[in-house]
Amino acid sequence: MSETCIQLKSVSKMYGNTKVISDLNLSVKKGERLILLGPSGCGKSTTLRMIAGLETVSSGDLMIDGHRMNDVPAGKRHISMVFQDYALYPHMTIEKNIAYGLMVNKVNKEEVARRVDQVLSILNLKGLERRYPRDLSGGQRQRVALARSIAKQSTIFLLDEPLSNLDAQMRVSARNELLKIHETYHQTFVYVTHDQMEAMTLGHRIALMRDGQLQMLATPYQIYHRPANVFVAKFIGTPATNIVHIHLDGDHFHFQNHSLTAGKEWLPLIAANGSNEFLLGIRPEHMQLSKINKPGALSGTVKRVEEYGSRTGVIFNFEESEMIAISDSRNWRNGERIYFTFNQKAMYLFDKDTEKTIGFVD
Ligand SMILES: Nc1ncnc2c1ncn2[C@@H]1O[C@H](COP(=O)(O)OP(=O)(O)OP(=O)(O)O)[C@@H](O)[C@H]1O
Repeated sequence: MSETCIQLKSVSKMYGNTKVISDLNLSVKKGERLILLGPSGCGKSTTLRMIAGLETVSSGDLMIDGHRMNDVPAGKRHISMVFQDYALYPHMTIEKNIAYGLMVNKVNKEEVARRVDQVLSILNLKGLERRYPRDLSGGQRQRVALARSIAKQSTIFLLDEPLSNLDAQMRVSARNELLKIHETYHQTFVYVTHDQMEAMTLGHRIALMRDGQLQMLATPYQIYHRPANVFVAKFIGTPATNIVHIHLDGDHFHFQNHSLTAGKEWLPLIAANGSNEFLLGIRPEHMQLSKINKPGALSGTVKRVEEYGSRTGVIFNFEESEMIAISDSRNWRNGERIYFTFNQKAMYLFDKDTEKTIGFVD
C-alpha cells in the first residue's frame, strides 16, 4: 500500500470570493481507507467532490494515478461515489438500480447479471431484487446505494457520510459491511464523516480538517495519542480533552492558585520551546479522582455528574476552568471538594500562542 493513488497538491477552492479550501496537500495510497474528518462546514464534502469531478479545483493540482485530473470530467475519472441521501432511482427496482450504470457503460449482459448477483449477496440483499426503493428500510436503501457503487468495480470509492441516516446499531453493522467490501475489492476509499468513532474504526489514516485547512494527517492511534495541536486534542476523544493555561517558573507549572513540579522528562522540550506559557491538555480518561488530598494533587469542586452507563463523568470547577474526569466510581456529589492527579507522561503541552504541541514524552 505504498503507491500513491490520489494526490492533492496545494489545492484551494473558492466560491466567489470565499476560500473554503486552503492550500490542501494530501496523498491517498492505493488500497488505503482515508477518512476526511472535521466539524460541519470544514470542507470535507467539497474536497471529496473535487476528487470526484463534481466541483472544479480553483488552484493547485489534483492527480490520480500520476495524471493531472483538474480538467477531466467526472464521467471519465472511473470513480464510484456514495452519497448521504443514497440517490437511488425511485422508479427502478433494486436490481435495475444496480444494473443501470453498468448498462449505460456498455458492460455486457452476462457480466451485469454476474456483478448484480455478487453485490446482492455481499450486501445481504438477496430476495429484495424486485422491490422498489420506497419499499425498503433506510438501512436496506443504504446497502443498495453501496451495492450500486461496488458493482461498478472502480478502483476509487468515494463515500460522503453514507451511514449518517442510520441508527447507532445499523451504523455498526454497516461499518463491518464496508470493511468486508474493502477486504474483497481493495479499492482506495476516501470517506467523509464528522463522526470520530467511524473515523477511528474505519480509517487506515485520518485527515482532520478545520476551516478548509488540514490540521493533521495520521493514523487513528497517532491522532488520539499524538495530537498535533489543541484543536486535534479537543476534537478526538469523548468527552473532549481538558485544556488549561499554565505558566512555567523554574521547574514548576503554575496555574492561578495551584502549582505542580514539572516532570523532568518535560524539561528539555520546554527549554526548546522558548516560551514559558503553555496550554496543558489532559484527557478525562487519564485523570484519577479522590476525596482525599495527597501530595501532588490538584483540587476542584464538583459541579455536575454525568452517567455513562459503565462509568461516570465528573464535571468540576478547577480555578476558573471547568474540567471533566471519567471515573469508575459513582460516589461523587455536587458541591463536594475533590482532588485529582494525572500521569504527566500522558499529558499534552501546547505552546500558548501557536497552540501546537511542543512534543511528547511517553
Ligand atoms: N456551492 C457553494 N457555494 C458557496 N459556498 C459553498 C458551496 N458549497 C459549500 N459551500 C461552503 O463551503 C464550506 C465547506 O462546505 P462543505 O460542504 O465542504 O463542508 P463539510 O465539511 O462537508 O460540512 P458538513 O459536514 O456540514 O457536510 C462551507 O462553509 C459551505 O457553506
